[in-house]
Amino acid sequence: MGSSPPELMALLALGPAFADNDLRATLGPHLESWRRNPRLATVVLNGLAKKRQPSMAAKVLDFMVESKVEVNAFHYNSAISACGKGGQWPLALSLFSSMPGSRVAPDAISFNAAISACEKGGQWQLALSLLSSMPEMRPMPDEISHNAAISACEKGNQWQHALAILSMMPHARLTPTIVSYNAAVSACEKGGQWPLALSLLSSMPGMSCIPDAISFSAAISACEKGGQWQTALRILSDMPERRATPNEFSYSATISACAKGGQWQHAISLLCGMPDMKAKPNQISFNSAISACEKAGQWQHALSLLIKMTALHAHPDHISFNAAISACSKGGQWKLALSLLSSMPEMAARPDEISYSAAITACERGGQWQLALNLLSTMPQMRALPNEISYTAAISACSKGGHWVEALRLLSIMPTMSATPNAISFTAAISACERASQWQFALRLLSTMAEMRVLYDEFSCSASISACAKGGQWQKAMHLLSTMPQMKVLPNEITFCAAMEALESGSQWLAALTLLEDMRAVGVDSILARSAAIATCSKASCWHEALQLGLEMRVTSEVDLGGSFGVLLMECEQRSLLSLELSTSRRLSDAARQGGLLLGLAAVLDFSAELRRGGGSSRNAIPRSLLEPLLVGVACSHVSTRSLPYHRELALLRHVLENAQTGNPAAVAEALDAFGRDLGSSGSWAKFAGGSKAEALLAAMRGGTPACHNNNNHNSATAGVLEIGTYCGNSALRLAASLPGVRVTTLELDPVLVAIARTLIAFAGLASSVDVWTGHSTHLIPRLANWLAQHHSSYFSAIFMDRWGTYYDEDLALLQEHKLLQETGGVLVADNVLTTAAASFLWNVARPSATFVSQVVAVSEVADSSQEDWVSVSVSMSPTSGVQSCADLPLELLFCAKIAKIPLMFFLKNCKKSY
Ligand SMILES: C[S@@+](CC[C@H](N)C(=O)[O-])C[C@H]1O[C@@H](n2cnc3c(N)ncnc32)[C@H](O)[C@@H]1O
Repeated sequence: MGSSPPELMALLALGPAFADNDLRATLGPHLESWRRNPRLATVVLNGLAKKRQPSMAAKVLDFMVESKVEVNAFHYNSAISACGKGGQWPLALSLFSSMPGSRVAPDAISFNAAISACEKGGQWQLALSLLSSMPEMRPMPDEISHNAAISACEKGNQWQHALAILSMMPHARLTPTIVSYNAAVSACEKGGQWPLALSLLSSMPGMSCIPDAISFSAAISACEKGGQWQTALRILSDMPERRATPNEFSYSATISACAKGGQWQHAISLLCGMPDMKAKPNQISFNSAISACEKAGQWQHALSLLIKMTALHAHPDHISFNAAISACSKGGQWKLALSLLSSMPEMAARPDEISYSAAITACERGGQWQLALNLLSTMPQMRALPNEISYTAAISACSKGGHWVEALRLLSIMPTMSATPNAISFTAAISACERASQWQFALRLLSTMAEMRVLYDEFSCSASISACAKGGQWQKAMHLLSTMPQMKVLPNEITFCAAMEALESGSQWLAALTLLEDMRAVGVDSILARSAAIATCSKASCWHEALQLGLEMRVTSEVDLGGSFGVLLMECEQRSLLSLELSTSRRLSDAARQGGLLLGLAAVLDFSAELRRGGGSSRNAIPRSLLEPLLVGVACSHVSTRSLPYHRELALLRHVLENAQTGNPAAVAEALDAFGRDLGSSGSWAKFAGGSKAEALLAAMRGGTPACHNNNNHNSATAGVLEIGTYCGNSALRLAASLPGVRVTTLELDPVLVAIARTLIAFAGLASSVDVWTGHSTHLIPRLANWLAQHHSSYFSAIFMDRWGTYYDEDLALLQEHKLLQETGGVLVADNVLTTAAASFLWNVARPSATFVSQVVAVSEVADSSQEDWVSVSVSMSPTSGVQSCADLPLELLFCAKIAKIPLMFFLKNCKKSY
């Protein structure tokens, strides 16, 4: 400011809201000297341009004209430039167009200043028209005019015009400069034309223009936008060789390219390498690297970058936090996501709707629907307006939490909160209805979508078809599927699988086969749909068709073996098709040998098949010729591939084979418990009933008098005890060992687990007491009824329900329909009932009008003694015998287990909402 003329300082002191009179009063005393020396006025106008004072510059010009002070092109040019710099392109153009009226001919600088003002104001068309009008107004456009016009095109996303102007320059005998090229490369970048950007970059040296860091950074950005992370990396690494030093822009663009390409390791290593190249990582480079980690679900790295950023004073902003919250959400770290959200204000980063939406999504993923709703409701007071993403995430959270009514409420209030529900919001709400078996509401939502002109997509249709499947509405599901092409939505694998499920629920085997054909015709092949078709045929007693479909099935680690091979083996076992059973089992062991399953399973599957070939359960001692290949096969297979299915079960079997003696059930049980405890200490959990849980189970199951269970007594009507959910055979073998002479029948849908269980049971020397049936309980329970009749038995005296997911209701209904449990004094034990999923089952066995007397027993998990779980024990009573007392519960229970801390009825009351 030292050398600024006093009138400039006085003008600036008036401030932006100056009054005309003050301006006149300030300038009045200087006009005479300006008249004598017009350059003095130019200095003042240039000063105003520098200080971005467009209105004041224009007023000064007006005052000069009015006061008859000579106004020349320099004065106009400075004032137009002030307008360009101050973002006043209309004022710039108005001054420019007033020049002829003041008898001042615009020169090239006037044009350039006006084009530049248009460029800065995003007016690319005006910039081009000024450029094209130059020759007729005489000043010939120079490099600066062209460069300003290219820049205007770049800003206006007009890469074709930018390139056209660049190519015109040599015709006008002008050499494009680095500025021209950089603007053109940038224009290509913005227009998504990465190959053109690269070709411009490589043509620069041929035009005697050496690319600088800006040219390279723009080309890297073009690669980033085009998803070309490898090329971006190559350009960055070539820069030093081509005499350009990468700066923070080049690095940030490359990191961003890596983020987009899912290359989080490259992103981090680039960020870490920046200081070596004297480029200081800034907010943008950190944000790009955090975003790379977020995309790859690397939440730990995202957090450590956020911390590093703070330490390096790169000041995390809301973008940094949003990416980190999202990373935590993807990594299942909802608590961390919430803590990041709450720490934003103290780091001077204001949470916006993206931060909240990411945190709500984290809660959704973590099953925290209440927290998701809390966040949604606090958004307005934090000045973050919930948008469709926030609402949709909250609807999804409610859906996952089983709160379909709340999900529908949120959807319905969205329009009133200025958030328009989109197809994703509707799909989330339809899924909520599907989960709650509310197919009518799901279909209603679908028609609301149409009313609100929200276009259907494959997800909304699939969710609706799924809802129909769950509700047993196969016709409606098929109708929806058939109308999809009219709605211009192509069914995908998920849609077909949902439709197949619907057909399975309706046992529509013919339609299922046709659907498979339709899928093939449109090139969709789905293992899941094929498995469902197999199950449908089996359910409809079309076992030939089921077996035929099974022959075409390949075994890979993705195949749901229970739904496909389990059904095939069930059909073979049920129909005594031994050779087909053995060849099917052989296909599984071949797959294990070829790497489709863990190798050690081949030995187990072969061993189990040999047991079946030899009559299965007829003998207890295992011949050496069978045992040795098993021991060798299992011992050789080191279960290192943790991601492969059955690794834990194979490790369990290996532990038992190595630590227990054959024919010794107590040693096998002890080895199983030890394995479970080891799992617990490594932070994992065991999926079988061991330790105190096993004791409670055995005490309860022994509850009926031994004579009741004993089916060696030919006069007895009992077939022994039944278990639903064998897993590796742990509880079945414990039951057989503790109930001598009692037959144990156990059901398992997964054929590999069946083979493991048969192996373990045979190893314990109990093969003659335990029958492992392959198949789904809902398929097998009706068949068990026929089997009982053929074996002159009427019922089981005790039943242990231990299938996953605690879907005990459907099994209980079938057991009651087929009268499979002894009518009076039959013991029904159910594991894992400390979950709201079991509430409806508990209600059925414990409500006042139930035909059971029930109690819940608190037990601890074998892998973690601090982890409480509940087992329910119910004893059946004849509907005619009236209310019974708790004394009817197995007495032994009182000695080995504690009655649950919370009374059963209290638990039921609290779970009431969910059934
Ligand atoms: C918790 S594990 C059983 C543990 C076993 N009772 C024990 O304590 O050793 C549950 C088993 O049930 C099986 N399963 C799940 N649903 C089933 C169904 N509907 N029919 C038969 N088995 C089922 C699973 O494959 C799994 O192996």
